[in-house]
Amino acid sequence: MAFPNLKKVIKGIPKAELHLHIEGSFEPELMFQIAKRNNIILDYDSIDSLKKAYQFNNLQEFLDIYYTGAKVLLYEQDFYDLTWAYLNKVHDQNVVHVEVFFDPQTHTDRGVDFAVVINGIYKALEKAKQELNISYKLIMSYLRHLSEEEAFKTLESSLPYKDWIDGVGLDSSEIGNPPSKFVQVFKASAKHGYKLVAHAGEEGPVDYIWEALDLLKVIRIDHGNRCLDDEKLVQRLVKEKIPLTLCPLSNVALKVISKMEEHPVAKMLEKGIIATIHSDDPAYFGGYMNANFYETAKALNLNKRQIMQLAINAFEASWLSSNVKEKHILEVKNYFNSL
Ligand SMILES: Nc1ncnc2[nH]cnc12
Ligand SMILES: [Zn+2]
Repeated sequence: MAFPNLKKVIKGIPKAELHLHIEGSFEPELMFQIAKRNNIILDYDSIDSLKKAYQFNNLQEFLDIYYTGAKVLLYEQDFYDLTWAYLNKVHDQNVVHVEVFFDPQTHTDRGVDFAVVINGIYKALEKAKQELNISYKLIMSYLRHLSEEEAFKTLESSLPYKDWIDGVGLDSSEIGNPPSKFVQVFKASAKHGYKLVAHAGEEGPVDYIWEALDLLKVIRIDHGNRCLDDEKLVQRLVKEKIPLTLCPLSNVALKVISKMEEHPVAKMLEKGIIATIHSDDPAYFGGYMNANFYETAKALNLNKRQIMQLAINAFEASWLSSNVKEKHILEVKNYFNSL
């Protein structure tokens, strides 16, 4: 173990979560509860049998289950309950800032209005800001297995709500759906004032990370695990201060790496990359922020300095204003000094 009381130390760190799909925080218990009230029969007859199905060999196997689970979400109250449950959970883990992805097309393709989705999510985020003192940003993600034309329709639907949305992202099945497929819609999204991020180099090759930077002009890469394959890319990430939002438990669950001991985050820190740790789809991958920090720190034998750096990097990489960032970074440093 890196040092004593590791779990307790991690719990006390003020944290920022920058890579979280709200649909991926859908716990089986809540899924069954919402399915029941919406008169939907799930493919699994119990919470346990559903949980047993959470064994994945790759990203696509996970996505198939994730999209099926999301089908029970029909009404504003459902999206509100989903978001509120997540925010309460992370509040208990001392997460003070969240930047949350939502996938409108997962719902609009089933006939659920964009307004229903965003109203439910937004109301829960606002309540958490008031009552739990959690600040937030909202990121609308385009599904890359669908066409750019469909992403354009989603962009159009988002415009009445653009004051609630801070950025756009790109997620879903990576291999075969390169960033280059979405150049025009990212350009248009930027014109509307949205910040840009994209999943790249999770399962896909290092070229996709280059494309996300050069063609989509993203300011942050989600995952980016593969960047260490390319020293020139590493230098670019360091020089341009492009953060990577890593998700270690997700990487193990989806077999992006074969075991946690092989996670690249320590090497990335050593190289000066702004690497950060997050939970991706915690209801499916076995843990939220604390578990991601703990399992990573334990497997890689991270020391206090490295763990502190990860916590600082997340605020550094966030979209908070610089004075608020500084305030949180100071809180992290004071916390570690007090240990
Ligand atoms: N880990 C992940 N990669 C790509 N798309 C996703 N959508 C939800 N989780 C995802
Ligand atoms: Zn993700």
